[in-house]
Amino acid sequence: MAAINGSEYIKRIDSLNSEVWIEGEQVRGKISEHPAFKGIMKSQSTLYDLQHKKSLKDIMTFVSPGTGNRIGTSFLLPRTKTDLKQRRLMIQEWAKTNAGMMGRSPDYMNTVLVSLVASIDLLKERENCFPEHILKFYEKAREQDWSFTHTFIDPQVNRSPFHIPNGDGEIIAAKIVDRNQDGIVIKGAKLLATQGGITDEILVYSSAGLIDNAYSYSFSIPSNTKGLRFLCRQPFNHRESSFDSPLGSRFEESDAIVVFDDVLVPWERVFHYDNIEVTDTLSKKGAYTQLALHQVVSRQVIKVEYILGVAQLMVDTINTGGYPHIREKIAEIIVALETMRAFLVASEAGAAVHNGFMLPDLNPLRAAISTFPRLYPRLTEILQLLGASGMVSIPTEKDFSSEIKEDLNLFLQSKTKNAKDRVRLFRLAWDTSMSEFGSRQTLYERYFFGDPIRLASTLYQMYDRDAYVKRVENQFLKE
Ligand SMILES: Cc1cc2nc3c(=O)[nH]c(=O)nc-3n(C[C@H](O)[C@H](O)[C@H](O)COP(=O)(O)OP(=O)(O)OC[C@H]3O[C@@H](n4cnc5c(N)ncnc54)[C@H](O)[C@@H]3O)c2cc1C
Repeated sequence: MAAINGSEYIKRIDSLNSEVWIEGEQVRGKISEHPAFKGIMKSQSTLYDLQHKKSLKDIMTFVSPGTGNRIGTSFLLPRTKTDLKQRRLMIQEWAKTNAGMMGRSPDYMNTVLVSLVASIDLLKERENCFPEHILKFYEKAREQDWSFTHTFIDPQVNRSPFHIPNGDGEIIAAKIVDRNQDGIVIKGAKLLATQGGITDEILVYSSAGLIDNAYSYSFSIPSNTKGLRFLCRQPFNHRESSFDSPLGSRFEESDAIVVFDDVLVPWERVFHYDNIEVTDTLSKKGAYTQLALHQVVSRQVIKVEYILGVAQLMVDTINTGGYPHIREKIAEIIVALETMRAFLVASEAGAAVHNGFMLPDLNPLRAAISTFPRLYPRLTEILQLLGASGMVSIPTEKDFSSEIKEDLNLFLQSKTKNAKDRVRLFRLAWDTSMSEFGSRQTLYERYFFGDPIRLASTLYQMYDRDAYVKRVENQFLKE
């Protein structure tokens, strides 16, 4: 099978009939027609359609080494710097369709799968590890163009340092409760899974730092596996109208708690289990951080470009560009953009081959993921500061075709735009920085890759600074 198109994605997910719960009800019928999911699924299908755009063929697809079919670049195993560049161009082409608002466009998770393949040496000849399952699974996913969500965090019950996920009695954090001839059986919950319920598969793995083997595993199962439930939060798409809710109506991805009710994971889908050491090694030495962050930073660059565009349009619309502090704020966005670009360029320039895979330099990427959770909230704050009351003078599409439209047309006009176009722009700024959708975007950029505090701590532990310490000692601290 070649790279799929949008309608193939929709058809496939609809036919899964996965168990998805939202606002107290189970989704019945086609999930792509449910008000909470239809916007995002349409946007996701646009991404798959781009794989078939002739002018983008050499960016969005490559020739499968297995079948000769053209398949999605998000599955490309990077062997050279040219491969890394093609991956970046593909990621950014997809991100441009949604201003980088779709954190879980399929390239993110496909990159995670690619990183597992690039890490299989860490599983070879280790107890309860099946690197051959990863390879076989990857090839199948690549040829079928499967979509994924993932989950790796235990429920937020007690985060004190020496807390064991589950005490006596109830099982809360998902654990292995049985190992039998068919596979392993999982019971409990994990959170969160962004896009949970609207992907073909869910990849599940444990985080480092475990003390009990029962919590150590990695596997992938279809979203409609028996006993698997996705419990979604309330939707943040606000309104269906793309005038009223320009981002939420299209890019609201949903986040779900994932419940495993004695879920059987067949052996061929188990990548490792009952091996705490391997869980730690994968997390610390695997290719995940490099490759996933390369995808993340590529997307974030597009997001900052979008914010710069919105901000400049706001300034032009109400003609505030002459004020020094407004120029300073726009300059702050430009600095953010150039900083993120520089991290990305540096990561590719410093890329090197590890176990046969071309991996971007980790240091600039780690610096980027420590920077963006602080940058992004400031960028959305700048939009609020540029817009002031304009951020709440945002009547709806319905208002503009009602009896009050003459008032709106007169009082909401601006230097460069008629009232409706000006409100269209300010609603975009509001949905980026203030709406439920916009606030969740800020939380997402703060946390989706892990707690920024602990990410900074990892940077502290991993960054080699011996040479600088020695230089200071030798140059200034000796007689
Ligand atoms: C919008 C959104 C989407 C997400 N999507 C996904 C997804 O698709 N898949 C997935 O697996 N995960 C997802 N996540 C979860 C994400 O990985 C976690 O939010 C992140 O790892 C932080 O974990 P936590 O939320 O459990 O926070 P906690 O670990 O509970 O932290 C809460 C607070 O306590 C502090 N804290 C807790 N423990 C420590 C410690 N040991 N040392 C210092 N401080 C500590 C933190 O700094 C923080 O201030 C998503 C999160 C968000 C917000």
